[in-house]
Amino acid sequence: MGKFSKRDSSEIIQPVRSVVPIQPYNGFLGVMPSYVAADGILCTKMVTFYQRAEGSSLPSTQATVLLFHPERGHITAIMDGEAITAKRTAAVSAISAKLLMPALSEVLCILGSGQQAKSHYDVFTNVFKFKEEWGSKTLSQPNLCWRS
Ligand SMILES: NC(=O)C1=CN([C@@H]2O[C@H](COP(=O)(O)OP(=O)(O)OC[C@H]3O[C@@H](n4cnc5c(N)ncnc54)[C@H](O)[C@@H]3O)[C@@H](O)[C@H]2O)C=CC1
Ligand SMILES: O=C(O)C1=NCCCC1
Repeated sequence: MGKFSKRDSSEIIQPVRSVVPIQPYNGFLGVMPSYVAADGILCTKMVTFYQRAEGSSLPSTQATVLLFHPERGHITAIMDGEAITAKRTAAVSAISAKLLMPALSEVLCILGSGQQAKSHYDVFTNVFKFKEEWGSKTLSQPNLCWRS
């Protein structure tokens, strides 16, 4: 995250995500490798994401992050990519909002009620102060009003 906006290929090697369509099931497999030599970080995220039928109980996104030993090449950690994806995506949104949203923004409105809706609610209410918070009633959060 600290290197997110550096875009310096001498410092971080992070090719564009490769995506394999899984057409019969409306899904995709994404592979997201990166190498930060200075920090000794060699890793890849592997993520599947699907367009689910309405009412499906299956998750739309499932992910694993593998960490490698950069010199020897073996795996040193297998991490929960869903937890990382939830936090990473919401954190990136908050950085964008910090830079782009009007200074006097008073209302937070969350569309959706899945994992990302929850993590965005958590990060946005942690980083910013809002007078009103709106979202789906299925996204149960302490201060949230809802609209059906
Ligand atoms: N750009 C990025 O880095 C990321 C993007 N995403 C995207 O964000 C979106 C949400 O992801 P998550 O919160 O992890 O998913 P999730 O599976 O936790 O939640 C998805 C929600 O959408 C609802 N839903 C699914 N299909 C529906 C349909 N046909 N009609 C009405 N509701 C439907 C589900 O009931 C669920 O509440 C997805 O589109 C995902 O691809 C997610 C993670 C990272
Ligand atoms: O980049 C990611 O991470 C994801 N992108 C699309 C949806 C699933 C996760």
